[in-house]
Formats: sequence, C-alpha cells, structure tokens
Amino acid sequence: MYSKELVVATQAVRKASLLTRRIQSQVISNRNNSTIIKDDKSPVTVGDFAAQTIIINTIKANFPNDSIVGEESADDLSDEFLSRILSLINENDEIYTRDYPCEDDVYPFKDGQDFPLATTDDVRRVINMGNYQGGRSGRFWCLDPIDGTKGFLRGDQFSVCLAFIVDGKPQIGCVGCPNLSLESYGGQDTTGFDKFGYLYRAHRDHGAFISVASLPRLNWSALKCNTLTDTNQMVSLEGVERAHSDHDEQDMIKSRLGMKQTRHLDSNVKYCLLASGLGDAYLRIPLTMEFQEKIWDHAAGNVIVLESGGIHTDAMENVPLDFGNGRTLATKGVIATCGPAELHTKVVTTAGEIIRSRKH
Ligand SMILES: Nc1ncnc2c1ncn2[C@@H]1O[C@H](COP(=O)(O)O)[C@@H](OP(=O)(O)O)[C@H]1O
Ligand SMILES: [Mg+2]
Ligand SMILES: [Mg+2]
Ligand SMILES: [Mg+2]
Repeated sequence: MYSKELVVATQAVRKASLLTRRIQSQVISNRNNSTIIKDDKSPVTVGDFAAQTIIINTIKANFPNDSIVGEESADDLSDEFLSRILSLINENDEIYTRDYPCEDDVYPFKDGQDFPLATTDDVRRVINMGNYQGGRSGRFWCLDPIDGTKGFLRGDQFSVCLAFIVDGKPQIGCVGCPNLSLESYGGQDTTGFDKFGYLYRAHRDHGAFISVASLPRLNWSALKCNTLTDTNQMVSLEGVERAHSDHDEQDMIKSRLGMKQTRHLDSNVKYCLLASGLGDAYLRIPLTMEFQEKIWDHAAGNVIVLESGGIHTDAMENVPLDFGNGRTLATKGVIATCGPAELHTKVVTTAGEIIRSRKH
C-alpha cells in the first residue's frame, strides 16, 4: 500500500483546492490579467499555475526523486505574472495554516524546505518540474492543476487532479472538487461542503472514498457506483464544451441505448459523480481522429472509477486506458460506466459503430 503517497497527494490537492476556490471569482472578474491563451488556443490562469506549483512543491518535498507529468509549463511567463502567482501562494499558505489545519497527517508532512518558494525563479523552476514525459516503467505523478479551466472561468465545475502511477498503472487518484454541490446533481450535501467542496480519493485495490474538504479531520465515506441491468437506466455524464467531445454523436448513442437523462459538467468531476452514483456513463466521443487525450485528464478519475466498481476504456475498442504511453493516450475517446461489463460493452460497441460510420 502506498500510504505515504496517499497522504501527500491528499494534502497537496487539498491545499490547491482551497486556493483555486478562493480565487475563482477574482480570476473571473479580472480575466484579462489573470488568463493566458496557450498555443493550442486553450486558456490557462494564475490559478492553474499556482495549483501546479503548490502540488509539485509538496510532492518534491516528500519524494525528491519522483518525476511529474504536469499539464502546465512556465516557459512563457513574465516575472510579473510569476510574482502574482507567488503572492497568491503565500496568501493561501497563511489562510490554509490558520483556518484549515489538518489532523489527517499521519506522516510528518514537509512543506518544501528543500524546494523553497521564495522567488519568482523558484516558482518557474517548480512549475517546470512537471515536464516529465511519462512512460511504462517506474514511478511518476500525473497532475492536472485545474481540470476544466473553461468551467473555472465560467464559474462552474472544475477539479484539481493528481494521480500516482507505477509501471504505467495508476495506483492513487485524488481529485479536489472545490465548487461541487452534490445537491445540484441529485445527491445530498454534507455540512462544510460550501467552503471548498469535496475531496475524492482512491487507492488501487483499497477502495474509493469521499470527504468534505474543509474538515479538520477528513471523514472518508466509501463510494460505490450504481448497479444497473439495462442501458436505459443510465444517466449520462458529458462535458459542457462542444469543442472537447462530439455532443451530436453522444446524443445518437443515448438515443440508441434508451438513455434519457444527461448531466453536462466540466472536468474530472464527471468521474467523481459516477463514483457517487449520480451518473452512470461518461461519454467522451472524439471530434477528430487526430486528437489524443492527455493522461492528466483521466488518470486520477481512472482509479476513482475502477475502485468504486466502474469500468474505464477508450470509446472504440473497449480496451483499458494505457497510462504508460507517454503524456497522451494512444486510443480514441474515453468511456467510463458503472458497468457491469455487458452494459459497458454495449455502450462502447454502439459508440464504435457510430464513430466508424462517419462521413468526414
Ligand atoms: N479537442 C479536444 N478534445 C478533447 N479534449 C480536449 C480538447 N481540447 C481540450 N481538451 C481537454 O478537455 C479538458 C476539459 O475536459 P471537459 O470538457 O470534460 O471539462 C481540458 O482540460 P483542462 O481544462 O485541464 O485544459 C483539455 O485538456
Ligand atoms: Mg488546459
Ligand atoms: Mg484537464
Ligand atoms: Mg488543466
């Protein structure tokens, strides 16, 4: 069991969840100065960079030899932008220590003395430690500091996602959902959720769990996704952004399988709702055959889905996702369901047929 990794992952994600939630509205109202458009036209914010810095710093302080596949790079950031990231981190550290001390640390939890965050150069260096290429052997971490940046900028759902991978297999998944209210998706909320949402975490072969993020002692409840007998009972989970998956083909799949209800929401929160039994089939049908999914968009959710009893594959071949392939998955699209295998196979077979019959 990777007990220390689990504690470090949880604390890193918890601290970054607090920061992202605290600054979400401030980033939205000051969008021009807080957001950069990357080469692939996608947005990234001071929040994404600050969260990446906090999490890599925490990992490195506790596991100095570990490598990290992180989404963001600091190469194009000005000193002024880096210094805003640094102030956000310092401000958050103060609030975190004062208001959210956590008794959950059974290990001495180091805060980065060996990797100080005192200057803008430190911040740049730490962000760029996320440049690992991944691969099939050895241990590494896989980080999406803000998944669903577009949701974050809309004031909607987003998540802080960290996985720990050994020999290409995710062993730990930890997802902070700072803006999540379960009640909005048909569930029930627990006291304190409104501070900075929920933490989900799973350890391979040891189950998937949820806790309110703000509790001084995290209170983990086991998760189990739904047990269904027909695809027509499935609630579908899909993204909000039409540029990230093929919503028309997702509609075709649902109509062929009798699925009537859809929940649209950004990021790995979809995997978390599946594990909570608040959705049953996450459909992510590729818009083009050229696009390769990034491992950080799915690695943390993978452990949470599998450990809550679900199934996670590509959208065409019905094969498990391969997180040892580098920074991207080799397969096309993604489908996660509550199972059982017979229903999952039906969903992927239908998706495959629809994708293969494309005219374009
Ligand atoms: N053309 C595309 N197809 C599929 N996913 C894409 C995409 N362009 C961007 N994405 C990914 O979609 C993720 C968000 O997924 P969703 O729409 O389910 O919230 C983004 O994560 P980030 O927000 O971390 O960049 C990004 O990696
Ligand atoms: Mg991004
Ligand atoms: Mg992402
Ligand atoms: Mg991201």
